Amino acid sequence: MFIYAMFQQYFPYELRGHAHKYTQKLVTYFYPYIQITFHELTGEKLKRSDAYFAIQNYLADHTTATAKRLKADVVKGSKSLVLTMDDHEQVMEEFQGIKIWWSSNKNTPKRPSFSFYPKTEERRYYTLTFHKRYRDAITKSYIDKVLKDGKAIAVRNRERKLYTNNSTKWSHVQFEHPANFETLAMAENEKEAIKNDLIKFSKGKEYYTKIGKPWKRGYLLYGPPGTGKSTMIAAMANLLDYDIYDLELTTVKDNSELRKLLIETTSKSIIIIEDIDCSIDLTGQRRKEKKNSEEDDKKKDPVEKKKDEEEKKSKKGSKVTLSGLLNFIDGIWSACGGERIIVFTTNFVDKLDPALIRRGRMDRHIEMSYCCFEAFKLLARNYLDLDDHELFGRIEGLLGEKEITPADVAECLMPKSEREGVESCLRELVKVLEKLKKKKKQGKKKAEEEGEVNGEENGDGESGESSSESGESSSEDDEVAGKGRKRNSKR
Ligand SMILES: Nc1ncnc2c1ncn2[C@@H]1O[C@H](COP(=O)(O)OP(=O)(O)OP(=O)(O)O)[C@@H](O)[C@H]1O
Ligand SMILES: [Mg+2]
Repeated sequence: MFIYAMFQQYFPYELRGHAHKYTQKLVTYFYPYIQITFHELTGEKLKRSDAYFAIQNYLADHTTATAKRLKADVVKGSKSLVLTMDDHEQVMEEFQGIKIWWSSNKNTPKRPSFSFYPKTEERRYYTLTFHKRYRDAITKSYIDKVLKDGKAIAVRNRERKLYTNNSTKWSHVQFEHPANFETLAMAENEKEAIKNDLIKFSKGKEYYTKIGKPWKRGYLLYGPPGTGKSTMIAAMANLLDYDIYDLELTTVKDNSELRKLLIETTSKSIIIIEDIDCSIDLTGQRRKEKKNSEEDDKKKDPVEKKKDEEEKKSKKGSKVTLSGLLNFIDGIWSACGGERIIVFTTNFVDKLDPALIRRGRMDRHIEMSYCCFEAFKLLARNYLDLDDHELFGRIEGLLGEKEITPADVAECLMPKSEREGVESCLRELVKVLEKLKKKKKQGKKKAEEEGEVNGEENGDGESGESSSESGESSSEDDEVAGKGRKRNSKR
């Protein structure tokens, strides 16, 4: 310290640079260690360095057990408090038998003791020290490992986000959906297959590079309302720790706006377009439908008519075309930004243009269907903590005959008051199923009668199949199937 002060005071300023250079060389000659520093702020604009951030996460995870002085920080974007080593603290760790020292340091830029200017920020950095003998192992393997692990830890600890767009801007809230595959009611083997597919995808970076395909995968979820399509998406995001981008196509003006939105999405995310058949005018069938719209309008009740008009208006506002959307899914831009899953949901898979859902674009088509007995058993376990009951046999028989959505089953299994027990929930479900069965029988009978009348009138014996079910139910039945029909009006 004394020598340094003498050096500062008596050595001519012009020669100090040279002197410093030679002393450093001398020190390096005898000092067998190499030091690498990682600064928090880098570049001219002093951007926060990704490497520093990754090392911070790595050290928080690996060294908090050995460091003696720690500091607690609320790191931006992290869901919990992060413990890191305190300034000027040093820790040691071993990598393949090599000793490595990490220290956390800071520089406080000098400023006059009295100043009108705001306080200058401290510059933090980590220093990595190791013996020069291990230069290759450290620079070629260890640092890579630290950065990779640090990034993975950051992803694990991050606060996940649910984004939605208004025109070209994404805004977000914290994503906190409790859905998971364990509570999702569907056939067990199918569920396992989907889970494995997702996990394989998320670990498939090398594979996708090898086959020369962008690292992304498309899922089409289709099925009646209330069968768990949205729940499945939330479960997917929770399984993989991904963010969700819920893309509202009707607010996107044209294809170039759509591209802008795509570019802004980040890696490790699921981009979803719900009810794709309703989002924009994409299908040939829809155009054909329009021709008949005048006739239809006469038949529809005023509320439905108004809804249809609103839908048409919102579609008119969007000039996103089928080719624009195809480009969004697998155009050249779709490869930027890393691993991503794209999910479409629809209630009417037949209405979609085949080009939109062909394999390669939508790699996996998943049908979410009515509640089977296996799915019911899972719901009973979740909702009522019940593995078996004398009513299960009856329910199994009824489920085989009647189509009921998991959403409606779940509704029956939820106790409506504190006094309501397991038995009454199950009885409620039996009641609902029997009512649906009766209604189905009546619907069939009516269709047959109408068929006979029409046959007599037109000389044609064919009957219009089962659509009577949703159209003509009693008010009691409305309660049962109300949820489903309300959603059906999306059409
Ligand atoms: N397969 C399922 N497993 C567990 N719960 C389910 C399942 N399907 C539906 N539910 C329950 O029903 C509710 C509605 O389901 P969800 O919103 O996922 O249906 P959906 O298929 O997306 O319907 P829509 O086509 O109307 O969007 C969920 O909150 C969930 O509690
Ligand atoms: Mg949904």
